Amino acid sequence: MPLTLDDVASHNSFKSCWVIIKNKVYDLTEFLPEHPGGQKVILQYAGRDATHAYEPIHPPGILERMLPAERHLGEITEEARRGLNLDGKGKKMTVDEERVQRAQANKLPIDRMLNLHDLERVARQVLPYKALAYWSAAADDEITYAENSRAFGRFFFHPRVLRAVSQCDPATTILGYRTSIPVFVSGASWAKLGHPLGEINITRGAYATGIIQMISFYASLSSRQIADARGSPDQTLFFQLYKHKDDILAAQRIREVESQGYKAIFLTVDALVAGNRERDNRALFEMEDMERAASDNLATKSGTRSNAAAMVAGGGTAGFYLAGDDRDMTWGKTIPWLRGVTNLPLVIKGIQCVEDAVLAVEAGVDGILLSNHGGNSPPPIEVLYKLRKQRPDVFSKLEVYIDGGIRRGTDVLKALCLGARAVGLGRPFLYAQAAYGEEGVVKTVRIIEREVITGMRLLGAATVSDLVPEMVERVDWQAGTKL
Ligand code: HEM
Ligand SMILES: Cc1cc2nc3c(=O)[nH]c(=O)nc-3n(C[C@H](O)[C@H](O)[C@H](O)COP(=O)(O)O)c2cc1C
Repeated sequence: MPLTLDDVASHNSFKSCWVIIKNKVYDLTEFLPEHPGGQKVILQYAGRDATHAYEPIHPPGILERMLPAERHLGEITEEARRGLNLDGKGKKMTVDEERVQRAQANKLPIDRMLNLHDLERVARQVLPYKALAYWSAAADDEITYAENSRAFGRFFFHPRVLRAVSQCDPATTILGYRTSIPVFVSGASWAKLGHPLGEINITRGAYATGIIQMISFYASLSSRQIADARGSPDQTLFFQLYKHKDDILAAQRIREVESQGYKAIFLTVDALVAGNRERDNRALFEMEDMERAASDNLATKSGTRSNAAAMVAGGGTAGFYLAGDDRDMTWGKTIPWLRGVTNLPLVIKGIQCVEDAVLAVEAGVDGILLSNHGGNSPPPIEVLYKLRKQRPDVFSKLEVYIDGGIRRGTDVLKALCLGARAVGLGRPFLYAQAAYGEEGVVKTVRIIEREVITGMRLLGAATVSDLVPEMVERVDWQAGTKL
């Protein structure tokens, strides 16, 4: 017999915890301690609908696989469906959903997008409030986030002239795999928050333009679904790994992606705990405020703790998803262990100083990605510069990449002149697919490609191997500021 909302509502604690996901009711009481994301996050939805929290971050099929059949309690009534309104009929939209719908209807056509900032501007308009807060947030006062991009303004070119550049080829290889431009997608989680196809938009766009996609460990689609979306079995995908504290689980995951055709492991080492991302946390309160204002119910019920408060106390979106990670990884233990598990090339993602770059060489990895996770520590371009100055030998021993704040072809070229093999872009691909789906991803690559080729010609470089350190100078002042 179908269940009513009242039937579900009384099971609202750890003693008996039912939730509704896509009109079906599940008894999660015994599953709570086993949930990889922890109990707290589920308990916030105990006794009510969890579809919006569950859907974008769980690959399909896991309920069937992980929850015994007797815990699948059945459908909700027609009336309950109307009340929740997941099928859209007669549902009262939230203030934010109405705004998104208007923004989607009025967004500029894609051919008006001239640079990556234009694409980001559209994404900021069409994204749900919470998704934008999660994607755009950075640590504390977000100083390093802003500085990631600004830092490129301290590097100036010394172009060479009278060189033949009518044939200009920006193609290169990363770990031996061809890419049409020296740019790859840096894995960033939960693309479906911004578009129903999520990461698949990026996979298809990367195929159409010949670049390589690294997928996030916390992609909103399974690694199998993303692998299946490749344009051909030869399309190169890399896998970003958060190593689980349980070695057996971690090894299983690596072998799984290896068998799915992923060509390299990028081990992330700079996010053992979630940074303090206040923009993301504040968004939860702000959304509650918006709804209260719209419903003329401005008073918060005294004595009740809002859902937002519970979520923030749990560490916000990022806080939940790092719960199972190995916080005791070391050079001596983890890298040899990984080498024992897989023959895939190994790249360390999240190197933030010269000393660790040198340790990575000693550990014998295939590459390092200088990264501050999009905004937590010194700008990666500055780390790259120091590495070039202090330990130029490193560049001949492994491949060096950077990501963080790269938004222009000239940023790419500055990094390449200093010795980077290629650069990663994180947010720009999330934003582009949220704004225009696969087409947005293709547009992003085409814009960067045009800017890279223009820059190469003006620098006197016909191929990426013509880009050398002497073509870049670092100054102590910032472009656009008075001396
Ligand atoms: C109220 C419902 C739920 C919410 C709000 C929720 C939330 C979350 C969050 C925030 C994470 C990320 C944390 C992490 O992976 O460490 C997560 C992960 C996960 N959850 Fe849930 N969850 C819910 C229900 C479920 C259910 C019913 C299942 C399966 C029966 C499930 C299976 C998983 C799995 C397998 C992961 C790890 C995903 C991965 O490794 O990619 N969750 N969940
Ligand atoms: C919303 C968001 C989610 C991210 N998720 C992951 C992740 O799951 N794993 C990871 O290694 N890095 C993650 N990153 C970091 C990116 O891989 C990359 O280092 C960063 O986005 C580069 O900076 P950019 O966004 O300025 O290009 C994430 C970044 C953002 C903004």
